[in-house]
Amino acid sequence: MSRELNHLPAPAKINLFLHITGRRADGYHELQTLFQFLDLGDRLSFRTTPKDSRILLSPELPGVPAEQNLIVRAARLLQQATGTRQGAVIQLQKRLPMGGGLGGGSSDAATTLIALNRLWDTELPLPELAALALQLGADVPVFVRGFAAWAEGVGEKLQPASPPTPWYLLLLPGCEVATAAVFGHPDLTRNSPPVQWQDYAEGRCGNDCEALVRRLYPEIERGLSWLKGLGRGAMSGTGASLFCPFESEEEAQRALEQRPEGMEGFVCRGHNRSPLHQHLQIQTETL
Ligand SMILES: C[C@](O)(CO)[C@H](O)COP(=O)(O)OP(=O)(O)OC[C@H]1O[C@@H](n2ccc(N)nc2=O)[C@H](O)[C@@H]1O
Ligand SMILES: Nc1ncnc2c1ncn2[C@@H]1O[C@H](COP(=O)(O)OP(=O)(O)OP(=O)(O)O)[C@@H](O)[C@H]1O
Repeated sequence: MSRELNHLPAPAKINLFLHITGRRADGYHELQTLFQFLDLGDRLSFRTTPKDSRILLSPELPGVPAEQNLIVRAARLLQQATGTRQGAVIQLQKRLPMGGGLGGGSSDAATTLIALNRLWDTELPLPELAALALQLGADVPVFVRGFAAWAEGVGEKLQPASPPTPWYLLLLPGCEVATAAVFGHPDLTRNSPPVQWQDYAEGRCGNDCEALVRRLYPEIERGLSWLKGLGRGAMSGTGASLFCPFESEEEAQRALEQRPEGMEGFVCRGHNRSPLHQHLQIQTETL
């Protein structure tokens, strides 16, 4: 019999700081970062097809053929790993900008792994799902585990963390920044000394991609200098999305109304437990 899960959240993440501490032999970078979720994201609906193993996704994303979409790749990976012959019809409501440093594609993939693992009764435990997730991208495991985390390695070594959960103004300067291009740039800072939680708590951590991305993208420079005039404005991931914490929703809302011309913005709240895990009442590690 066909089973369904509808309107599941695929939340955004932000990197509260991002340091690059080295480069591995395979070209990937060793990071230290602090991930937090936002109550803003895509939505996904799933219906299983017990007698048809195809994975059908609609609508397709412009410029991303279905077989390259992380949702379809996540579903196929779970089929391969478990040997299930079931398929699924998946609907995507895309809200997060692509290439926005908010991990939208990664979060879609994680929601797919969690939803289909439940609907197909394949019952892989979360740590095993997180190991599969890493094959899809460095940011996917944190969305599977579902807790705000201090991350190391390429982002897969996760320690639960409880940073403050302020309101944020999220500012989107409107340009897409290719993660691979930033990580491949010769001028990127790649040798930050390792830091501890205390360094973050005392304000000594930033985003190592920031100087380079501000230089390459004038719109990001414009948005970030405006945000830094308001408070602790920062950049998420390799760019494209900017954020600034506020003590109240009203303050964030006032800032939103005065945002630089031509830029989109949202007021949202930081969460240390993923809205997906809250919605499905999935037990995450105790904080
Ligand atoms: C910058 C972050 O968003 C921080 O959360 C992530 O580390 C990026 O994670 P992601 O988008 O899932 O990245 P992936 O899809 O795995 O990698 C995209 C490209 O970025 C580069 N890359 C990514 C992650 C990493 N730790 N080192 C890298 O050098 C690689 O060239 C890779 O081909
Ligand atoms: N379901 C999906 N949603 C968005 N992008 C996808 C998806 N599947 C594949 N992609 C590809 O992944 C690229 C990066 O998209 P994504 O929205 O995850 O970027 P991001 O927010 O910068 O992620 P990160 O912060 O993890 O680097 C897109 O440009 C697109 O080509």
